[in-house]
Amino acid sequence: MIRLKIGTRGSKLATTQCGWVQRQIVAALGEDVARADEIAPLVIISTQGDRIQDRRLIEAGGKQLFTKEIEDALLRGDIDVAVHSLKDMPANEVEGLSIAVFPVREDPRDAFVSVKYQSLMDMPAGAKLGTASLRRQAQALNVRPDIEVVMLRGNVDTRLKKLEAGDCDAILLAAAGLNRLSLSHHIKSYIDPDQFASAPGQGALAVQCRTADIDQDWIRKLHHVPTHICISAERGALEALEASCRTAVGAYAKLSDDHTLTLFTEALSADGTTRWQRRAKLANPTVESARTLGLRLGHEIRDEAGDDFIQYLG
Ligand SMILES: NCc1[nH]cc(CCC(=O)O)c1CC(=O)O
Repeated sequence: MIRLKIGTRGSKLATTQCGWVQRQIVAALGEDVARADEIAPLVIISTQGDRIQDRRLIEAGGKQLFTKEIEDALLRGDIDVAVHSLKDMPANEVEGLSIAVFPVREDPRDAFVSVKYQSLMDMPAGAKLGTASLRRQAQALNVRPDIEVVMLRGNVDTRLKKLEAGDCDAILLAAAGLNRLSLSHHIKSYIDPDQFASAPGQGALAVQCRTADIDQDWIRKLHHVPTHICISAERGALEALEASCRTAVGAYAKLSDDHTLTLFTEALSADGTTRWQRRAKLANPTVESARTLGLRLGHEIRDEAGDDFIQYLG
């Protein structure tokens, strides 16, 4: 009865968003969604990134730490489909595998979560903001150099527990993750992505399969072209900036009703004092022209930042 096996990381967020994709795949296959676990079972795969707690090792290992074991399982045929948070995927693609589907994107913004405060600007001097993201650290320090940024790792639940235990006064999290976990009541306010670009691909999922299997009906049904265009622009910038876990790089694209793409991308020094930004619009974009725009803006930032870029971000 099994039609395909879906691989995912084991965190609550990963299995929740994979379950969302699973139900859509089963419906697109014309099968009964109530029997989703029989027709398209989830296979939990532990990645190195899930096991390593040391930030230095994560930085050294790069982003494929969260995807490699899952991609290997796909190549071996142990699973047929993999669901990833696009934000956690490296810019370069793996030989033999393709991203088959970009489902419709969740909220791409960062959310401000705190027990005591309403927003970053509401925090008193010296208050502690918990994050493990260099981009969030740099953006917060850019407007609030007087707050203290403390390292806060772990999955969404762990970070909320640490906040409630008083390890810090506020945290920044992807709104998408909180929404998917039905935890959006914790959100006090949102960071405006037109002012502080969110992570490339934030809020978007990538459904990956073997390149040989890409021509299937359910794939065509789930694919969301406007999402694909926006994330192509963002990931073009990411690619040009050679961003990694060690870099403070943001890229945010949106598509208006009249089909104009707006892209905002930025890189920051870790302390938030230096900031390179580019903005551009493109009428009637395609996936390819959106990517080209992202690459161009990313290269412009690299050229402008010059040696500083290497020093801060290389
Ligand atoms: N790096 C962890 C990660 N990967 C994807 C999400 C959230 C969901 C998304 O961006 O799609 C998160 C948590 C966070 O940044 O708060």
